[in-house]
Amino acid sequence: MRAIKTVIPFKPDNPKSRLAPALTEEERKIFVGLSLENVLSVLKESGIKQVDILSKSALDAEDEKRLKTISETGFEITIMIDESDLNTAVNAYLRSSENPVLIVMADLALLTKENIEAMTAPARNTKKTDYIRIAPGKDGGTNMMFIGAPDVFEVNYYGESFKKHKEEAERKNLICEIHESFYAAADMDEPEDLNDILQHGSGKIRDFVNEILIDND
Ligand SMILES: Nc1nc2c(ncn2[C@@H]2O[C@H](COP(=O)(O)OP(=O)(O)OP(=O)(O)O)[C@@H](O)[C@H]2O)c(=O)[nH]1
Ligand SMILES: C[C@H](OP(=O)(O)O)C(=O)O
Repeated sequence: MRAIKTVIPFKPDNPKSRLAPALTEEERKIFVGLSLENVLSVLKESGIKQVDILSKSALDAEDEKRLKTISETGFEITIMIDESDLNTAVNAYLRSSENPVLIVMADLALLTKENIEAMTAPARNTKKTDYIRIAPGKDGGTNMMFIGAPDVFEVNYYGESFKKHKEEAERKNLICEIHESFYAAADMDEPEDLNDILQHGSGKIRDFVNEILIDND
Protein backbone atom coordinates (compact mmCIF):
# COMPACT_ATOMS: atom_id res chain seq x y z
CA MET A 1 0.00 0.00 0.00
CA ARG A 2 2.80 2.43 0.89
CA ALA A 3 4.77 1.63 -2.26
CA ILE A 4 3.13 4.66 -3.81
CA LYS A 5 4.97 6.38 -6.62
CA THR A 6 5.42 9.91 -5.33
CA VAL A 7 6.85 12.94 -7.11
CA ILE A 8 7.67 16.46 -5.95
CA PRO A 9 8.17 19.05 -8.71
CA PHE A 10 10.90 21.46 -7.61
CA LYS A 11 12.44 24.65 -8.95
CA PRO A 12 15.57 25.54 -6.99
CA ASP A 13 16.66 28.61 -9.02
CA ASN A 14 15.12 31.98 -8.17
CA PRO A 15 12.21 30.22 -6.49
CA LYS A 16 9.03 31.75 -5.10
CA SER A 17 9.39 35.07 -6.94
CA ARG A 18 6.06 36.20 -5.50
CA LEU A 19 7.67 36.16 -2.04
CA ALA A 20 10.28 38.72 -3.19
CA PRO A 21 8.63 41.61 -1.30
CA ALA A 22 9.29 39.69 1.96
CA LEU A 23 12.39 37.57 1.29
CA THR A 24 15.65 38.13 -0.60
CA GLU A 25 16.57 35.63 -3.32
CA GLU A 26 18.96 33.90 -0.91
CA GLU A 27 16.27 33.70 1.76
CA ARG A 28 13.74 32.33 -0.76
CA LYS A 29 16.23 29.62 -1.69
CA ILE A 30 16.65 28.59 1.94
CA PHE A 31 12.88 28.82 2.42
CA VAL A 32 12.08 26.39 -0.42
CA GLY A 33 14.84 24.04 0.73
CA LEU A 34 13.32 23.94 4.24
CA SER A 35 9.83 23.58 2.80
CA LEU A 36 10.97 20.65 0.63
CA GLU A 37 12.60 19.06 3.69
CA ASN A 38 9.35 19.49 5.61
CA VAL A 39 7.28 17.87 2.84
CA LEU A 40 9.73 14.96 2.64
CA SER A 41 9.58 14.44 6.42
CA VAL A 42 5.78 14.30 6.29
CA LEU A 43 5.88 11.79 3.42
CA LYS A 44 8.35 9.66 5.34
CA GLU A 45 6.23 9.84 8.51
CA SER A 46 3.18 8.73 6.54
CA GLY A 47 4.98 5.58 5.43
CA ILE A 48 5.91 6.50 1.85
CA LYS A 49 9.18 4.74 1.07
CA GLN A 50 10.44 6.34 -2.13
CA VAL A 51 10.12 9.84 -3.58
CA ASP A 52 11.24 11.32 -6.90
CA ILE A 53 12.20 14.98 -6.87
CA LEU A 54 11.52 16.30 -10.36
CA SER A 55 13.81 19.29 -10.41
CA LYS A 56 14.21 21.97 -13.08
CA SER A 57 17.94 22.19 -12.34
CA ALA A 58 20.63 20.62 -10.16
CA LEU A 59 20.27 21.01 -6.41
CA ASP A 60 22.89 23.03 -4.57
CA ALA A 61 25.13 21.60 -1.84
CA GLU A 62 22.92 22.86 1.00
CA ASP A 63 19.78 21.23 -0.45
CA GLU A 64 21.71 18.01 -1.15
CA LYS A 65 22.84 17.97 2.48
CA ARG A 66 19.25 18.37 3.73
CA LEU A 67 18.08 15.48 1.55
CA LYS A 68 20.95 13.28 2.65
CA THR A 69 19.97 13.70 6.30
CA ILE A 70 16.46 12.44 5.54
CA SER A 71 17.35 9.68 3.07
CA GLU A 72 20.03 8.17 5.30
CA THR A 73 17.37 6.65 7.51
CA GLY A 74 15.96 4.27 4.88
CA PHE A 75 13.82 6.65 2.92
CA GLU A 76 14.85 6.68 -0.73
CA ILE A 77 15.01 9.96 -2.64
CA THR A 78 15.79 10.07 -6.35
CA ILE A 79 16.60 13.37 -8.03
CA MET A 80 15.45 13.62 -11.64
CA ILE A 81 16.41 16.69 -13.65
CA ASP A 82 14.04 17.97 -16.35
CA GLU A 83 14.76 21.47 -17.63
CA SER A 84 11.40 21.90 -19.35
CA ASP A 85 8.50 23.85 -17.85
CA LEU A 86 6.40 22.46 -15.00
CA ASN A 87 3.55 21.05 -17.12
CA THR A 88 5.83 19.45 -19.72
CA ALA A 89 8.03 17.89 -17.03
CA VAL A 90 5.15 16.49 -14.96
CA ASN A 91 3.29 15.17 -18.02
CA ALA A 92 6.44 13.41 -19.24
CA TYR A 93 6.83 11.90 -15.77
CA LEU A 94 3.21 10.67 -15.81
CA ARG A 95 3.62 9.14 -19.29
CA SER A 96 6.50 7.07 -17.97
CA SER A 97 4.48 5.81 -14.97
CA GLU A 98 2.37 2.66 -14.94
CA ASN A 99 1.07 2.78 -11.39
CA PRO A 100 -0.91 5.48 -9.55
CA VAL A 101 1.15 8.61 -8.92
CA LEU A 102 0.98 11.07 -6.02
CA ILE A 103 2.13 14.58 -6.96
CA VAL A 104 2.98 16.86 -4.03
CA MET A 105 4.08 20.47 -4.43
CA ALA A 106 7.17 21.48 -2.47
CA ASP A 107 5.72 24.65 -0.93
CA LEU A 108 3.23 22.97 1.42
CA ALA A 109 4.79 24.13 4.66
CA LEU A 110 1.82 23.02 6.81
CA LEU A 111 1.28 19.61 5.23
CA THR A 112 0.36 16.80 7.65
CA LYS A 113 0.64 13.02 7.72
CA GLU A 114 -3.17 12.88 7.80
CA ASN A 115 -3.28 14.80 4.49
CA ILE A 116 -1.06 12.17 2.84
CA GLU A 117 -3.07 9.31 4.31
CA ALA A 118 -6.31 10.84 3.05
CA MET A 119 -4.82 11.50 -0.40
CA THR A 120 -3.55 7.95 -0.82
CA ALA A 121 -6.40 6.00 0.77
CA PRO A 122 -7.80 3.28 -1.53
CA ALA A 123 -10.29 4.58 -4.10
CA ARG A 124 -13.91 4.22 -3.06
CA ASN A 125 -14.98 2.91 -6.47
CA THR A 126 -14.21 -0.61 -7.64
CA LYS A 127 -11.59 -0.09 -10.34
CA LYS A 128 -8.17 0.96 -9.17
CA THR A 129 -7.34 3.24 -12.06
CA ASP A 130 -10.35 5.30 -13.10
CA TYR A 131 -10.09 7.94 -10.41
CA ILE A 132 -8.20 11.00 -9.35
CA ARG A 133 -8.06 12.73 -5.98
CA ILE A 134 -7.20 16.42 -5.84
CA ALA A 135 -6.15 18.70 -2.98
CA PRO A 136 -6.88 22.24 -4.13
CA GLY A 137 -4.71 25.21 -3.22
CA LYS A 138 -6.34 28.05 -1.31
CA ASP A 139 -6.30 30.38 -4.35
CA GLY A 140 -7.67 28.05 -7.03
CA GLY A 141 -4.46 26.14 -7.79
CA THR A 142 -3.64 22.47 -7.26
CA ASN A 143 -1.44 21.41 -4.35
CA MET A 144 -1.59 17.62 -4.60
CA MET A 145 -3.02 15.04 -6.98
CA PHE A 146 -3.27 11.27 -6.65
CA ILE A 147 -3.72 10.02 -10.18
CA GLY A 148 -4.94 6.48 -10.71
CA ALA A 149 -4.48 6.62 -14.47
CA PRO A 150 -1.18 8.45 -15.11
CA ASP A 151 -1.13 7.22 -18.71
CA VAL A 152 -4.24 9.20 -19.67
CA PHE A 153 -4.38 12.22 -17.35
CA GLU A 154 -2.69 15.49 -18.39
CA VAL A 155 -1.80 18.14 -15.85
CA ASN A 156 -2.32 21.82 -16.64
CA TYR A 157 -0.91 23.93 -13.82
CA TYR A 158 -1.09 27.70 -13.29
CA GLY A 159 -4.14 29.95 -13.19
CA GLU A 160 -7.30 28.21 -12.02
CA SER A 161 -5.64 24.81 -12.26
CA PHE A 162 -7.98 23.11 -9.78
CA LYS A 163 -10.92 23.82 -12.11
CA LYS A 164 -8.88 22.72 -15.15
CA HIS A 165 -7.92 19.46 -13.45
CA LYS A 166 -11.53 18.70 -12.54
CA GLU A 167 -12.50 19.31 -16.19
CA GLU A 168 -9.68 17.04 -17.40
CA ALA A 169 -10.95 14.30 -15.05
CA GLU A 170 -14.44 14.68 -16.53
CA ARG A 171 -13.07 14.56 -20.11
CA LYS A 172 -11.19 11.35 -19.31
CA ASN A 173 -14.20 9.80 -17.48
CA LEU A 174 -12.38 9.62 -14.17
CA ILE A 175 -14.11 9.73 -10.81
CA CYS A 176 -12.82 12.85 -9.08
CA GLU A 177 -12.57 13.11 -5.31
CA ILE A 178 -11.57 16.31 -3.53
CA HIS A 179 -9.42 16.43 -0.39
CA GLU A 180 -10.38 19.64 1.45
CA SER A 181 -8.01 20.65 4.23
CA PHE A 182 -6.71 23.96 5.51
CA TYR A 183 -3.24 22.42 5.91
CA ALA A 184 -3.08 20.90 2.42
CA ALA A 185 -4.49 24.07 0.84
CA ALA A 186 -1.91 26.35 2.45
CA ASP A 187 0.65 26.86 -0.31
CA MET A 188 3.19 29.60 0.30
CA ASP A 189 2.75 32.02 -2.59
CA GLU A 190 2.38 35.53 -1.19
CA PRO A 191 4.14 37.30 1.73
CA GLU A 192 0.99 37.18 3.92
CA ASP A 193 0.97 33.36 3.62
CA LEU A 194 4.11 33.32 5.80
CA ASN A 195 1.94 34.31 8.79
CA ASP A 196 0.24 30.92 8.54
CA ILE A 197 3.63 29.30 9.23
CA LEU A 198 4.03 31.41 12.37
CA GLN A 199 0.54 30.49 13.55
CA HIS A 200 0.26 26.86 12.49
CA GLY A 201 3.73 25.68 11.48
CA SER A 202 6.54 24.07 13.42
CA GLY A 203 10.20 23.10 13.31
CA LYS A 204 13.03 24.63 11.29
CA ILE A 205 10.85 26.41 8.75
CA ARG A 206 8.87 28.15 11.48
CA ASP A 207 12.08 29.22 13.23
CA PHE A 208 13.46 30.53 9.93
CA VAL A 209 10.34 32.56 9.06
CA ASN A 210 10.12 33.84 12.62
CA GLU A 211 13.71 35.09 12.47
CA ILE A 212 13.27 36.78 9.08
CA LEU A 213 10.02 38.49 9.97
CA ILE A 214 11.42 39.75 13.29
CA ASP A 215 14.58 41.07 11.53
CA ASN A 216 12.44 42.90 8.97
CA ASP A 217 10.26 44.59 11.61
N1 LIG B 1 10.20 20.72 -12.19
C1 LIG B 1 9.68 21.96 -12.08
N2 LIG B 1 9.07 22.35 -10.93
C2 LIG B 1 8.57 23.61 -10.87
C3 LIG B 1 8.66 24.52 -11.94
N3 LIG B 1 8.07 25.70 -11.57
C4 LIG B 1 7.62 25.51 -10.32
N4 LIG B 1 7.92 24.26 -9.88
C5 LIG B 1 7.56 23.64 -8.58
O1 LIG B 1 6.13 23.50 -8.60
C6 LIG B 1 5.58 23.83 -7.33
C7 LIG B 1 4.60 25.01 -7.40
O2 LIG B 1 5.20 26.09 -8.06
P1 LIG B 1 5.04 27.62 -7.65
O3 LIG B 1 4.22 27.74 -6.40
O4 LIG B 1 4.58 28.37 -8.84
O5 LIG B 1 6.56 27.95 -7.28
P2 LIG B 1 7.59 28.96 -7.95
O6 LIG B 1 7.56 28.85 -9.43
O7 LIG B 1 8.90 28.77 -7.28
O8 LIG B 1 6.97 30.36 -7.44
P3 LIG B 1 6.68 31.74 -8.21
O9 LIG B 1 7.97 32.21 -8.83
O10 LIG B 1 6.23 32.68 -7.10
O11 LIG B 1 5.61 31.42 -9.20
C8 LIG B 1 6.76 24.06 -6.41
O12 LIG B 1 7.05 22.82 -5.81
C9 LIG B 1 7.87 24.49 -7.36
O13 LIG B 1 9.15 24.21 -6.82
C10 LIG B 1 9.33 24.09 -13.15
O14 LIG B 1 9.44 24.81 -14.13
N5 LIG B 1 9.80 22.80 -13.16
C1 LIG C 1 1.58 25.50 -9.96
C2 LIG C 1 0.48 26.43 -9.57
O1 LIG C 1 0.81 26.91 -8.32
P1 LIG C 1 0.30 28.29 -7.70
O2 LIG C 1 0.74 29.35 -8.64
O3 LIG C 1 -1.19 28.20 -7.57
O4 LIG C 1 1.00 28.29 -6.41
C3 LIG C 1 -0.88 25.70 -9.53
O5 LIG C 1 -1.28 25.24 -8.44
O6 LIG C 1 -1.50 25.56 -10.60
